[in-house]
Amino acid sequence: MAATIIDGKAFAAGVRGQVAAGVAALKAGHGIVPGLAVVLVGEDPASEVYVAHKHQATLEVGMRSFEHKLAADTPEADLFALIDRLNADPEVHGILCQFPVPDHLSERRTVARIDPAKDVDGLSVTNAGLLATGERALVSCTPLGCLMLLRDQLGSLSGKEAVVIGRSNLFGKPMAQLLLQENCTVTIAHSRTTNLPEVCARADILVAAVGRAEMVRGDWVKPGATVIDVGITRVPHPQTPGKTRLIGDVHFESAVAVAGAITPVPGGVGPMTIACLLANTLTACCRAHGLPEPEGLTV
Ligand SMILES: Nc1nc(=O)c2c([nH]1)NC[C@@H]1CN(c3ccc(C(=O)N[C@@H](CCC(=O)O)C(=O)O)cc3)C=[N+]21
Repeated sequence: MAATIIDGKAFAAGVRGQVAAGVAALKAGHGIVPGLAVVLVGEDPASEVYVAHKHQATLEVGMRSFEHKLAADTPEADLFALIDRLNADPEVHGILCQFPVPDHLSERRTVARIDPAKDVDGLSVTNAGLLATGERALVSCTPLGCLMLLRDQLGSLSGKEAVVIGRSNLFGKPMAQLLLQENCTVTIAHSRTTNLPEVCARADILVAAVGRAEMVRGDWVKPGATVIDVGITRVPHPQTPGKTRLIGDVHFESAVAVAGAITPVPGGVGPMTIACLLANTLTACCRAHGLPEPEGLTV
């Protein structure tokens, strides 16, 4: 039986609709407009595209969008001065500094400067710790999006074998924490894991965030498993010179023949990341004002 192809784009549109409804209710009931500030340091073309996407999506749900583009050689002190201003600005409920940052800056130090209550990327030590201890956190957008897709696909995740390939603070670790919270048996695999194909083959839920295009093959996938592909590698388009296309960490053609359900790239996890960024901004805004949080947008 052919696998279900999980339509992340459609699901993300639904989440954005829920966020828009929440924003409208805040405006009507309390005169509050959630605001998201995105900071971009340098001129990386891929980052420019993402940031433009985020700006557009933020406006579409009725939020304020504050874009701050800084020169590539911006000293850390200037970046921190901006973050301090955004931390203090009551119109800003979420702050995201686009990664990667130029070499002279540190992602860790930058995230640490952001008020955890406005850390809509969920990357601060405070939010990572809150998630790990099962307390109310802001959860990193991509893992949150993956969890929403998994719950939609599978209902209860309780008792399932989940394998997450990748151990980054941005994705692998928070993904594993979320799956653990859902009562999965969680394995975190990584570049030093021995017998990776064997480890993957026992997964009911296989989440691939290795950062290597098409590394996970169909014969690593347990028949009927749900496969979530977090990889986004941009490669030159095979037919059209000058254009690029995105490929995932999973070899789609071979995996789709074995899996029960699978996310495509593009159109799978990627759109959920932006939808969850908006959801987190709404959540942060509600918390800042002591108002109830919209249901279904948080864990
Ligand atoms: N502080 C920070 N937080 C991030 O969350 C963050 C970041 N920095 N730096 C870069 C990565 C990457 N990322 C993506 C967001 C949306 C898509 C997305 O919408 N992808 C579409 C396709 C887009 C296209 O075709 O280019 C899809 O997969 O269907 C992909 C990747 C967020 N990131």
